[in-house]
Amino acid sequence: MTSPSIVWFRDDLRLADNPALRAAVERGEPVIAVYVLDEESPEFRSLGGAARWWLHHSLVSLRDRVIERGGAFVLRRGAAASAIAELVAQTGAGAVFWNRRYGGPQRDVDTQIKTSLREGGVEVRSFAASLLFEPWTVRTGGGTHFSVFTPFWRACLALPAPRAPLPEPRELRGPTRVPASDELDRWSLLPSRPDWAAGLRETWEPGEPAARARLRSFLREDLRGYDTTRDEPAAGNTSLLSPRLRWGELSPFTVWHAATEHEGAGRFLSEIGWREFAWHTLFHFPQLATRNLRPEFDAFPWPRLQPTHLAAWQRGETGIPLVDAGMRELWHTGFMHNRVRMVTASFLIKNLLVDWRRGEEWFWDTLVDADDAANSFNWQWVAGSGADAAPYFRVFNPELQAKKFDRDGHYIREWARDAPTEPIVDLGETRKAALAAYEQMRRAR
Ligand SMILES: Cc1cc2nc3c(=O)[nH]c(=O)nc-3n(C[C@H](O)[C@H](O)[C@H](O)COP(=O)(O)OP(=O)(O)OC[C@H]3O[C@@H](n4cnc5c(N)ncnc54)[C@H](O)[C@@H]3O)c2cc1C
Repeated sequence: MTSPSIVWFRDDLRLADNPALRAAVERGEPVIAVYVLDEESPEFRSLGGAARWWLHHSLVSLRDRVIERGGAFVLRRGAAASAIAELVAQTGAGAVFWNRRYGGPQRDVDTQIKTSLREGGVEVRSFAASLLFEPWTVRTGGGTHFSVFTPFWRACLALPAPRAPLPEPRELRGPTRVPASDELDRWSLLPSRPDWAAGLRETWEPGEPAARARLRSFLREDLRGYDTTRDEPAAGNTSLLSPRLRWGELSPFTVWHAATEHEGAGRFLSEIGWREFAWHTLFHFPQLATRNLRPEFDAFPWPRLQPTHLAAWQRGETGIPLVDAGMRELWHTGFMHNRVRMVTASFLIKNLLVDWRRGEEWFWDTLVDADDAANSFNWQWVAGSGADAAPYFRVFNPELQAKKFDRDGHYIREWARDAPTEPIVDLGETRKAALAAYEQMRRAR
């Protein structure tokens, strides 16, 4: 009798540097890989449209690679606690391995599953694979967590260096009887009526092999100019690794070790540090997507939502060229350059006076890299309510930002050539209104 090992894949859709997979292989029993589409566990947020598109293709790639190596790949849908328990019962599995997640509801589910499987005599082990530093290991001198990035990153860098990445297993041995699996196509992760994903298909190739190729080409060709031009959307020399890290097609350990072999990677690695900081912040404040990290912002006097303003922003029809270019890039490709994310977010929050949560929801639905930590963390950063946030009175002026970071107008011409030219609001007047609202909030304290 065999007692297979189940590897539960979640946000780690890769074979290389996958400690859970490695543990399963080392256990020596047949390996069953499973992915559970869980939209039912309490407080789990449904994936946005662009994320579902990415997930579909990344799962196809992972499934093919697992099967090629001789393993079994199973898809299940439903609350993870019952889906995993059912798979264990059906296969007689003796062990379940996974890489850790750091969101509040996900941790609750994982703890519950770990406890109940162990009570049933099943071996369960979880591993660090998605963050370079475990959130509970990075502490201030006073034993609390950091709320400012620079000392946070300094403290991380003073810890033992991130471990070396693990190699990809060459062979996987599956069970003789492969358990039943859902059909991926029946999950309807891809849009059909209408099929709005043409731009995503043109732009991206999800999956681990393409992720590794992009890491190599970024380090070889783009890293050199990264420090000086990373803020220029037309330069096209940032890594574009965010969806790869979001879906775990690459591990941060792989990125870290590959980058540190190159001179001048410090600035790039500190961006990986911001990713860590966002996740650590979420770990310590699980309501990051819905509640102001700084509670004084609960008194912010948001005016009644003007749906026409929100719609103009979403469609890239604000009449402000850099904002419209960014929103159109997002709609077409599922991605937007970081500088432009900051400008479009600031415009929504401070010039249109729309609550940051409405913008976060739109990005959640349209970004291929939307994740539980980075999206809400950065929206709160722009809003002034988050960790180490930009001061509220720093209202980006999209026209000056365009002059500075899109000097020749390449980016705006590429994305906003036929956008409206009449601004829907006056930048100066709305800036004054935002600062007045902020003063009102401060007086309310
Ligand atoms: C309003 C807003 C929303 C955002 N939403 C997301 C999101 O949902 N998912 C996401 O991954 N990033 C988000 N970001 C951060 C950032 O814009 C993207 O990570 C970056 O644009 C991805 O491009 P890149 O991979 O070429 O970045 P690079 O400049 O090459 O950076 C390397 C990696 O560092 C990480 N990183 C860089 N900047 C940040 C940052 N500010 N916060 C956290 N991680 C960072 C990413 O993993 C990125 O891939 C958001 C930023 C803003 C202002």
